Amino acid sequence: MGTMPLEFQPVAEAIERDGWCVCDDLFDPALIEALADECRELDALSRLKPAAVGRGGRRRLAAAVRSDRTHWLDDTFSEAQTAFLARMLSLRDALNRRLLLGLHELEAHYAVYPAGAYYDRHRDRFRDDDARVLSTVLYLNRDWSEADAGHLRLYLPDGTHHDVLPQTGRLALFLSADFDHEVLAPTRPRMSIAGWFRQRDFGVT
Ligand SMILES: O=C(O)CCC(=O)C(=O)O
Ligand SMILES: [Fe+2]
Repeated sequence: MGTMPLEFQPVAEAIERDGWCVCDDLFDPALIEALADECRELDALSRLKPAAVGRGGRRRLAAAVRSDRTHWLDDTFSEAQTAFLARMLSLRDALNRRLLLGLHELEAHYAVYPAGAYYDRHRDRFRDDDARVLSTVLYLNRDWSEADAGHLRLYLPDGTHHDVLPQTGRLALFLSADFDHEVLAPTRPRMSIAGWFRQRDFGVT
């Protein structure tokens, strides 16, 4: 057992205890700014596309369910994306050391929710694919206030919910199989990187 970087310890504890966690200050503010700039630039170049739901044969455009625009981090990684991924992978390693989640790959996309956009209540693990283990959302919105809305609403097992303000640098984490959640409509464009740590694909036969 190696030692865990101190800043990841409370994250691992919260996920072990509650299955979810919201943390600020895990990312360098300069990196958050660079990611926000890149997201804005890609969106200006129309590189973000109306989001889909489901996968494989079930994958379909879903304007009735969600109305965000997304861009997958899956081609050449920019400097900012590389730094983001490196940080996420050290978080992964720390979580794997403490929790038996078997986190392996990260799939991630930029998302922009224009004013009034939303994502209905849903769960992130697909019906036909249990690869997604831990959902992650990093918010990129400077000076976001309650009046800007656009909360992530996380439905808790005790029947209550917890609303997360998508404030810059904040990271929300929750077990993909266990938590219903939704995105409430913001009053101005809301930017994030949504990601999913997947377990190793053993090849279903
Ligand atoms: O942006 C958020 O707060 C959550 C997004 C989400 O639920 C998703 O992309 O599956
Ligand atoms: Fe989700």
